[in-house]
Amino acid sequence: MSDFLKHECGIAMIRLLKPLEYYKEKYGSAFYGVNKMYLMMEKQHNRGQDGAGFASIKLDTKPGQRYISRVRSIAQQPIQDIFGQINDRINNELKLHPEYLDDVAAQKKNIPYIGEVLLGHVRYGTFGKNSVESVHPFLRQNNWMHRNLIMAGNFNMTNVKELFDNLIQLGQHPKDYTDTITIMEKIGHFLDDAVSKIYKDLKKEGYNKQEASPLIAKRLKVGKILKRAAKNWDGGYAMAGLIGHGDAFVLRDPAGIRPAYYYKDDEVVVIASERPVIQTVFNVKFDDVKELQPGQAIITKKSGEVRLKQILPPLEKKACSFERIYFSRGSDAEIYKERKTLGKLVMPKVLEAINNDTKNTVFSYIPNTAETSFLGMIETAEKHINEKKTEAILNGQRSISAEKVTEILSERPRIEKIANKDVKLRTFITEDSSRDDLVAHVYDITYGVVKPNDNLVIIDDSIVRGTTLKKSILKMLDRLNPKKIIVVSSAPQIRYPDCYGIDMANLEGLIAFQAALALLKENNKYSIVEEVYKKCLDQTHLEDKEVVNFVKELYDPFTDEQISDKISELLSDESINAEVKIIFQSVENLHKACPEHLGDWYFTGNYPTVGGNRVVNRAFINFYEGNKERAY
Ligand SMILES: NC(=O)CC[C@H](N)C(=O)O
Repeated sequence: MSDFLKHECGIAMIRLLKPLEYYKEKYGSAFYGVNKMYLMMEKQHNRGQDGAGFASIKLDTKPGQRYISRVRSIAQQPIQDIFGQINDRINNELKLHPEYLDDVAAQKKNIPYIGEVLLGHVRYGTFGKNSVESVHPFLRQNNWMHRNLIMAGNFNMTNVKELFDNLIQLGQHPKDYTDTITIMEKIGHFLDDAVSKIYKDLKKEGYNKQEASPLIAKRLKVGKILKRAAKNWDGGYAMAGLIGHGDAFVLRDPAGIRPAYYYKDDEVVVIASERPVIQTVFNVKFDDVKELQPGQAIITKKSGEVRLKQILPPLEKKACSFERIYFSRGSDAEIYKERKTLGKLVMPKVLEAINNDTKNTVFSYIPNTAETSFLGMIETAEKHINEKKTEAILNGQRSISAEKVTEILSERPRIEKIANKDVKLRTFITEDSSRDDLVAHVYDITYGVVKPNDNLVIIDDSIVRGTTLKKSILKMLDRLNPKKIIVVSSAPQIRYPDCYGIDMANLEGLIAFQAALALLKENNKYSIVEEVYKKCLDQTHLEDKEVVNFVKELYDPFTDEQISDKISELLSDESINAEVKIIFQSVENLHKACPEHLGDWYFTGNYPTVGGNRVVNRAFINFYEGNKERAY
């Protein structure tokens, strides 16, 4: 990905089902859970580098003993920072008290972080600030064990404001306006309610307060609480939570927008945002790791009983295809295959653009996420070249010489590593920075492999704003003097804002949107812009479910090809000598490559929840009025 995008968060949850002694015995350490959590977070670092956090709960502690620990960080390397702190603390305690070394009970009693229920989170902020207070897990504390709530999530709601106002209507006074607190307090409200109700029942049954406590934990119906709390959430989410006494849950949104996977055996229950994380960290097979279904929650009671519960009626499944194209790690068996297929499917258009002249074409890619689709592209190139070879040999019939055959067979696709990423520079340039000359140096180039009359084909996973392409990559590639530069996007054109976790919240930043505007102007159709604005304004008072995405009308008059060509034009200025062509994947091919992840609203404008149409409506109004505010 050459555009800098902030996107997902990663969640990781572990519940140890056996007593800690068991892990000490079998794996040599009662810190088994902490160690596994470190690995799970490290293997999901791609999902969030703004901050990281960890929380754990010890089961069955005595009153007066600490049973919740948490640590959060926004340091440069936040995961290392928190586990550095955790390790220092553990090692210090063990140094001071060597007698704890083989005494698991003493370790549990005296050393923080060690526990049976663990929650980890890596964050890319999509809401609010980047301060340490915004880093998950969030804590809602109470003197009653069952009213303590710890939450972390990979989520973005389109209606946070409404949910926040609901809390106020309930008489609450949230301490901050953040989406995570809003969600947590919403669950917290129904948790409190459930606890009081159960206590009332128990009192009627003759139990005193102290006797009631463990029974509340037993009777608490987490599924019911989630059902009441999540009723009005509109967004994409995988929300993870722990309740003080030890119940734990993860709830996935009803359209399955955000991912969640789980694994269970008799030692552990594990949940994570990505499948291969669980596979490698627990050394289990692909099929052993299951996907949490849309609207479903996985609930682990303190007793260790695990249940899957349908919390919300599922909507049509629209799992985010960007997870497959770009966010998630490509080491997942399915994702790897899908990325390769994306490369294969876009290749016919590339061959057409180079007039099948593979001899004079260099193929390359933007590191690192486009590497796999590049491999797919090359497989198709090889197939094409082999067909040419067969034809050439057959055409020569019997008269063809051995030298000629060797010459024919020697043609291979010319693969080179042209662009090299300077990772340190990339992390230094944050957000929508306009420091152009820094951006220009994020990639280094390889000289000496492209001949002046070559075509240069370079694949990227997607093009959002196109800033890095324009400011850096195209200029740099042009220095190699190719005849033609073809930039291939393994994803379709990004035409609409996202509101479920990717920071593409305004329309005017999208290069496809700019292309449509330019085409409307050129074709004297700019009046459509005004008409769409009026239609959008007319919808502002409607309920979400009645809102229509009229922004589609801006793209309607043009073919995909016209938009692509206009994007090529917008991204290449006069200083570029080579002819520039940008080729995008078609939406149809994307679905062919990723049949289980049909979420495509950023490409098609078909939003999976009703809130999405409200967001795009607002985004357009904001654009038209020159308002820089977020659309939700
Ligand atoms: N990327 C995410 O899932 C972000 C979670 C949450 N919206 C936050 O900003 O902290």
